[in-house]
Amino acid sequence: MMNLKQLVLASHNAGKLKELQAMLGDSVQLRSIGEWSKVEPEETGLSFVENAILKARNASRISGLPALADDSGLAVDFLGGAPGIYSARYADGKGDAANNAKLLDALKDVPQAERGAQFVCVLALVRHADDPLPILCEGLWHGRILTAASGEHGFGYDPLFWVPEREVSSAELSPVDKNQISHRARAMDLLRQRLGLK
Ligand SMILES: O=c1nc[nH]c2c1ncn2[C@H]1C[C@H](O)[C@@H](COP(=O)(O)OP(=O)(O)OP(=O)(O)O)O1
Ligand SMILES: [Mg+2]
Repeated sequence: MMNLKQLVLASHNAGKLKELQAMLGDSVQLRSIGEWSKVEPEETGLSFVENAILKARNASRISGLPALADDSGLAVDFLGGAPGIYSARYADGKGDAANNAKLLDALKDVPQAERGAQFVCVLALVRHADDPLPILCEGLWHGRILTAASGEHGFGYDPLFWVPEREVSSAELSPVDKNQISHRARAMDLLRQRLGLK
């Protein structure tokens, strides 16, 4: 088994780091790849899995350590699964607020019943840069796209994501609550099982 006390998170997203570290607890310290490099690899894959592996390999190559990557996004039913793997780039790299505005606009006048969506998270763990057998775990979270932003917690599309089981937006959930039920929480649950951490 690899030394998990030194695990690099192949992400430049501070929201992911916070959530994943909280889920892992004190036994594993996640260090952001940002400590080594500010350059983000181009996400050229056609799937969450490919992009997660690509990011994990890149971070492991740069750091020389085992690396965990999270590739995630929002798949909206009415948009045929878009923005999906392109969620972070939906508004051409202008950031979360622009992404959310573009999504609201794309769903303008779309009725409640047709606003279904799911958050997707794929976690990839490589022991070294050329690892031939990355560990892959996925999680989905079903909800609906709101007609206006609500809530201050979380990041990304959280203010637009209605969580039916709690009747709030995911940005209205406390971090502790989001980390128990989110797509990322489900994927991390599987990863912890695979690693024998639970
Ligand atoms: O829990 C979430 N709550 C709200 N929004 C979320 C969540 N999880 C993913 N998302 C959105 C953010 C971003 O628009 C895209 C991920 O894109 P993705 O490329 O995986 O991450 P990123 O570029 O932000 O950081 P990095 O690639 O360095 O890990 O999906
Ligand atoms: Mg990205």
